[in-house]
Amino acid sequence: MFTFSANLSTLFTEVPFLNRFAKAKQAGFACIEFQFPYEIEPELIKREMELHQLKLVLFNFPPGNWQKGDRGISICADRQQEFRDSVEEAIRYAKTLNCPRLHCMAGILPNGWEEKEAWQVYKENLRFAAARLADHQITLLIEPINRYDMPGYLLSDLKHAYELICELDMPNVKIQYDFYHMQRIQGELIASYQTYKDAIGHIQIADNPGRHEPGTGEINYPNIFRFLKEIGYEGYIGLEYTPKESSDTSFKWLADAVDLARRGV
Ligand SMILES: O=C(O)C(=O)[C@H](O)CO
Ligand SMILES: [Mg+2]
Repeated sequence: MFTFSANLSTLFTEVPFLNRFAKAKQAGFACIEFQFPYEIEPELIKREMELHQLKLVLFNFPPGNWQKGDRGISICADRQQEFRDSVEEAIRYAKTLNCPRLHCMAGILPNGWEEKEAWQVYKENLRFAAARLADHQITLLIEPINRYDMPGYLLSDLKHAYELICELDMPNVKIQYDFYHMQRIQGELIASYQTYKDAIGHIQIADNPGRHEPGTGEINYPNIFRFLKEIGYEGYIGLEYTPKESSDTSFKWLADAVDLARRGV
């Protein structure tokens, strides 16, 4: 049976980051994930995790300068040392926080840059990162992201992600399958999940439009949870959504989902 993890970068944003751990615990979660923890020293995060007995399942590499428009730097030929330093920084956090998965964002292809060269650099950087993460038994994740939200993002195709993983041929590189992005990129959610399921290492969810909680949009999540239960998915499902009204009122769908999965219908 799968486990839901609360994404503390998108949930409980009513309170400061370090206060979100208590909120997640109160809402009944045992597992959490977040995007970028780097403004806070890992020891402070660890203290909150221990205090509330929370397990961390995922976070991201540093993405470069987000305010200036970076959405990952792993495709940038002129920033390879910065990328390597970012891998070490992510490992420092992951070791302190005992986190087994890290997501490496690709990046936005700058105007005028050769796409072919960017893929080459991306591949080289992923190879480096996967080897470093393997030293610590950490899985490296890559996630296709839709170009409506992130115009120019290099990795926006599931098949490309899969081909890249096959080419790298390193057992600790997997796909982060975000149902929200996959809906916006191509649809065919269940069929494409089924096709690539052996290469998938983490799931995230949100509904479309709006990227709010399941039940607010067009994605049939009860059906998806039923499917994941049927195929025996035993990993995590990250709730990477922005609550439509408030975090506390955004979990109504969750009781039904858990009940559905338990009943096995
Ligand atoms: O945007 C997403 O879906 C992600 O999972 C990344 O972590 C980027 O924030
Ligand atoms: Mg995601």
